[in-house]
Amino acid sequence: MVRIQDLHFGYSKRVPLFESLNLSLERGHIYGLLGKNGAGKSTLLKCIVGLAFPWSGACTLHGQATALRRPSVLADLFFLPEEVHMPAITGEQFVASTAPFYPRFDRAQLSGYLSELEVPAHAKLSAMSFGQQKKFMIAFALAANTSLLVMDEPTNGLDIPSKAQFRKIVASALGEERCVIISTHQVRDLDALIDTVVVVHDRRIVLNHSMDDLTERLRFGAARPDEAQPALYTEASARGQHGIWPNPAGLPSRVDLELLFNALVSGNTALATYLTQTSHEPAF
Ligand SMILES: Nc1ncnc2c1ncn2[C@@H]1O[C@H](COP(=O)(O)OP(=O)(O)OP(=O)(O)O)[C@@H](O)[C@H]1O
Repeated sequence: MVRIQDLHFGYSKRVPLFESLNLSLERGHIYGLLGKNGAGKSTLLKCIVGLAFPWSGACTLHGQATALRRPSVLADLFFLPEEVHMPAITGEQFVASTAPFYPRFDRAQLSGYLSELEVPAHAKLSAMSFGQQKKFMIAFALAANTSLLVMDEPTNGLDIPSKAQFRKIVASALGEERCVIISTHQVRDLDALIDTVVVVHDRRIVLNHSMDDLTERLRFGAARPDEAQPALYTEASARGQHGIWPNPAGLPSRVDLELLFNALVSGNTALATYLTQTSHEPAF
């Protein structure tokens, strides 16, 4: 559904941010995009939605380059940036002026999401707190019912109950036809929500794997007394040495996204090599 082909992009000609970056994202999935500060997560999202223009290569939605900004393509994608700047109008006025751009926008859904997230119904948007503004926009983004929904750090500024509500309503809003991409540093907020992990590092995508595949092929946790294979990555923690091991016996363990991320950006290549050599997922 979303294809990034041989993307080259940078803000300055001397400093490329992405070189020959390739990525395919399919409908029916919630992707978590992870990367260190400055790795280019927000920029990659902007390239995907047609707000940053590739030097070469292309980002397409349904086969159409988003950088061309055709109305039919823009009507089928919604981008929620990390910072929201709300106008001095009510939510109802915002809906009246903005919803017509989204043919499948559903007012009843919006009301439901707003009441679940406890957003005041009649206040001026500019007078709301940052967290309330963010929740209003999350509700609007979901109610737009676009095929592609891209959210940059959506849980920043949300209180603890709202983070749980966010996970619940995003999970309920995902259908077979929809692709959701969420960038985050708050991996614990989202590891129960995302089904595929994408990591951007050193100008390229270093991981694009489903959580199911990672669970099947890797074991996360402490070393076992009968561990037959060397660790792919280990880290000292308050509870002792923790790590990532090959999982040929298919032992159940929960994917530890922090450990996975640290392993991938540590410069240690054992994990990436193991995943590539044993991959039965399509190459990205
Ligand atoms: N408008 C811009 N003009 C010039 N450089 C920019 C611009 N926006 C971002 N950059 C630079 O591009 C690089 C990637 O920035 P980006 O915001 O995409 O990273 P990020 O992974 O989202 O970071 P963070 O996790 O800190 O939000 C950084 O070095 C940043 O300084």
